[in-house]
Amino acid sequence: MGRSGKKRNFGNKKKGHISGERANYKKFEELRRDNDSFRKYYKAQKLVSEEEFPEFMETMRVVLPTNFRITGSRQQAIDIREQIMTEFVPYLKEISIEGEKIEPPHPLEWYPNNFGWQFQIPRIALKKSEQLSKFHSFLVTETEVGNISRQEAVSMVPPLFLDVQPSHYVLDMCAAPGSKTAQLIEALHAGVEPGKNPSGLVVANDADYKRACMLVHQVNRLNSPSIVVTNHSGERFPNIYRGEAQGRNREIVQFDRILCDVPCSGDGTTRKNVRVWEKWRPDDAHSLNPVQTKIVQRAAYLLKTGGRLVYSTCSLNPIENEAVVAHILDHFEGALQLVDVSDQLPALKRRPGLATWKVMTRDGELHDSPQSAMLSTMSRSQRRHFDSFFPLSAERMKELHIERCMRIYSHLQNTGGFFVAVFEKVAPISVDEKKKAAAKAAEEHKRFEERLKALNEAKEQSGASSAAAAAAGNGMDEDEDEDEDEDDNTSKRPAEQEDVVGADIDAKRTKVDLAGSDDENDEGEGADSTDAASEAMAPYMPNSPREDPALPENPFLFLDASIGELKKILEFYGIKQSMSRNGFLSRMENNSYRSVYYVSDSVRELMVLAGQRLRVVNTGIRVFNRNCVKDAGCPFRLVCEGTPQLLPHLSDRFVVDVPFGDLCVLLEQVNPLLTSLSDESRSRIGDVPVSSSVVIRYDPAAHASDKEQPFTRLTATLAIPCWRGHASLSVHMDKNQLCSLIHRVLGKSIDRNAVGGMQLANNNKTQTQDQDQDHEQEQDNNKKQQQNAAD
Ligand SMILES: C[S@@+](CC[C@H](N)C(=O)[O-])C[C@H]1O[C@@H](n2cnc3c(N)ncnc32)[C@H](O)[C@@H]1O
Repeated sequence: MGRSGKKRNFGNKKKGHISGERANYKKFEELRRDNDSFRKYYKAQKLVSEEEFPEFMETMRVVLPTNFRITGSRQQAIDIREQIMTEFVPYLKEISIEGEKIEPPHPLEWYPNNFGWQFQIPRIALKKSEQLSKFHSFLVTETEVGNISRQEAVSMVPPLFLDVQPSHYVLDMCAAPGSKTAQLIEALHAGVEPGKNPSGLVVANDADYKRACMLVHQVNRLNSPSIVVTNHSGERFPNIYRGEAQGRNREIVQFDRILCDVPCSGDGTTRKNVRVWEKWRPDDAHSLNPVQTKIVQRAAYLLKTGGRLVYSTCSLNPIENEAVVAHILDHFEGALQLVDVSDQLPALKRRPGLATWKVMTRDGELHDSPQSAMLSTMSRSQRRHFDSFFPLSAERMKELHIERCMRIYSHLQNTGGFFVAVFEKVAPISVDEKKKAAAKAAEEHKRFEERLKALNEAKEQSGASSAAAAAAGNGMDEDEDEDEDEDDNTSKRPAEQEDVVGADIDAKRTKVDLAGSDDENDEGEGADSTDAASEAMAPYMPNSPREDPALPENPFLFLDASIGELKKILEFYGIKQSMSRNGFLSRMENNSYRSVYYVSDSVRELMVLAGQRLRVVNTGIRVFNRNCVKDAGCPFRLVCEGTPQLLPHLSDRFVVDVPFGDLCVLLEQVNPLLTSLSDESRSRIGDVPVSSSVVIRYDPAAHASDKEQPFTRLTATLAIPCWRGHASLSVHMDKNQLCSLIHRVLGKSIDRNAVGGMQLANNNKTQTQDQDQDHEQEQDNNKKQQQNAAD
C-alpha cells in the first residue's frame, strides 16, 4: 500500500501502440538506455534504412507491453479466450488511468486462433495498478494453473515454425525456462483424442541443472505424459541407440523436430532487460558464436533426414545469427537447407536475413573481412573461430538463400528483437546415417536390377512387342506393373540422391566434425543399453539405474504393474486395460515410494533405450500419491494433475457426474456434507468406498439446458478430484486451481491471498485424514472464511 501513492506513468497515449511505455521513456532515458558502440555497430550493419534507424533505436528503449498466451487443452483454452473477451476486455475498456481510457488487451494478429495476446500496459505497471488488480490477479492465477503463459510475443514465434505434429519426436536443445517447450508440448497434444497420448514425445534439455528445474515447474503445469526433462550440454547430447549400441545394426534415435533456442547476447531484449545497454560489448558475440555453432551441429546429427530444425536467438547480432546459419549450411554442403517460410504466418512482420555485415573488435574497429582484422585485439581463442564470424562470398550467400532467415525488429510490431532460421535436413550426414542410406539404396538397386533382368529375359523370349506378356509372365497385370515401376522410381530417387549427396559430403568435407563424432558423444555418457533395448516394452526395472551424485533426486524406476502396491492401486480404482501398463514409474526411497508417475509408451521406450545415457531430471505426470489415512481402502489417492490422464480409464464407480447445482455446492462450501448434494449425486457417491478418491465430473454439454448454469462460456468438461469422507466431500486441488475454477464456474473473483482458509480446508493432508472427525465445527469456520473471500 505504501507504494500506491507513487505516480503511475502508463496513462499517456501520446503515440498509438506504445503510449504507456512512452510516458516511461524519460524515466528510462535517465537509466541511460543507450550505448555508443551498440549504435555505431548496428548502424554499420544496415539492418534498416537510414531513415528508419532512429525509430529502430527509439523503440528499443521503450518498455515492453504485457504479452501472454492461452495454453492448455483446446476446449479449455477456448473457454479462457472467451472469458478474456467477454469479461475482461469490456471491463478494461471502461478503466481510466490518470484521466485517460486505457486500451484493452487484443489478440496478436499473427498468432493462430487468437491464443496470443498483447496488453499495452507494461508488466510492472500492471502489477502495481490497483485498478488493474483484478486482471493482474486473473493472469497470475491462470499462469500458476497453466491456462496462461506469460511470454514475450516474439518468443512465441520459433515453435510455430517447427510445425510439430502428435507423431513427432521433438528435442528442445536449450529449453529453460521453458515457455517454448510448453508450446511444443501443446502442439504435440493438439488434436489427440482424450484418453489417448500422442505417439511422439518432447525431450526438453538444458545444460544448467538449476534452470532445468525451472523447466520442470513450467512443463508440469501442462500435465503431459510425453515429456522428458534432461540435463546435458546441447553440443554433447548423447546418442541413444535402437538395437545393439556397439553392434552393426545399431540405429541412433533421431528427432523429427529440433529447436535450438541457443544462449545468446540477448541484445534484442533491451526493452525488457535494461542492463543490456550498459553491458553490451561489441565482442560479446564472438565467444557465443562457437558454442551456438556446435549446438546446431550436434542437433543436425540428431535430426532425421526430412526433419526440421529451428534456430533462434533474441539477439540482433549477425555473428550470432546469419554467421552461424551460413557456416552451418556451408559445413554440411547441401545436407541442410533453409526453408522458405515466407508464406507462413503472413501477418508477422519480418525482414530478410543479412548477406553482408561487419565484425567489430573490442576496440571498436569495424572489419569487412578476416584479412583486414588479422591484427585486431581479439583473444587467441576467438581468433581460432575468426573466419566463421564473417559472411561467405556474395555468391555463396546467395546460393544458401540466407535471405530466408527472419529478423524481427522492435519497431515493426511493438515487440522485442528476434532472429529465426528454419532448416530442413534433406540428406543424411553422419556415418551411421549414410551407411543405412547406402544399404537401403543398394538393396533397392539390387531389386531394380533383378526386375530389369527379368523383364529383358521375358522380352527376349517373346519378342520386342510383347512387354505386356512379359509382365504377365512375372505374375503381374499391366496396371500393377506400372504401379510397381512408379513406386520403384519414387522410392529409389531419394535413396539415390541420399547416397550421392552423402558421398559428396564425405569427399568434400575437410572440417573436423566434433559435434557429430560418435566417439565424443559416447564417451562418458553411460554404459550400453543392449539388454534394455531388447525388452523395450516389457516390465522393466534396471539393475543399476543412473545414480548421479550431482542430481539430488533418486532416479526414476519403472514399476511392474502386475505385482505389489501398484497392482493393488490399479485394482482398487478399477483402472481399465485401455491404459497401458508400461508407463508407471517412481522415484524409490528405501524400497518404497510416495508418488507414482506415468509416461507415454514412447517416453518409456526412449528411457529404456537410453538406459544410463540420459541424465533425466524429470518426466511424466504424477498420478497417485500415498496417503496416510488409516481406514482407507487404498493407500494411494488420485492426484489433481494426473486426473485428466486417468479419467478415461478409471472405473465408472469412481466418476460421478453431477448437475450444475452440486458443482456449485462443491465450490462454494468447504468439505460439503453429502446431505447438501442432490439425491442422485448423494446416491452415486454412496457407492464410492469411504476414504478414497472420487472424481466429480461436470459436462456443460450434457446440461446445456440447465437453467441454473449462468455462464454460457463454460464448454470444457470439468473433472474435479475429491476425497470421499464418511459424511462429506473435499476438493483435492491447490489454491490457484480452486480460485481459477471458482472464477470460471461461479463468476466470482477471489483474492488469492485471502483464501488461506480455503486452501487449508481443501488441500491439507492432516485435514484429509481426519476430515470427518471435527467436520461440522470445521466446516462452519472454513465456510465463513471462504464466503468472505468469495464475496
Ligand atoms: C535463450 S535461453 C532458452 C530459452 C528457452 N528456450 C525458453 O523459451 O524459455 C538459453 C538456454 O540455454 C541454456 N544453455 C546454455 N548453454 C547451453 C548448452 N551448451 N547446451 C544446452 N543449453 C545451454 C541456458 O541455461 C539457457 O537456459
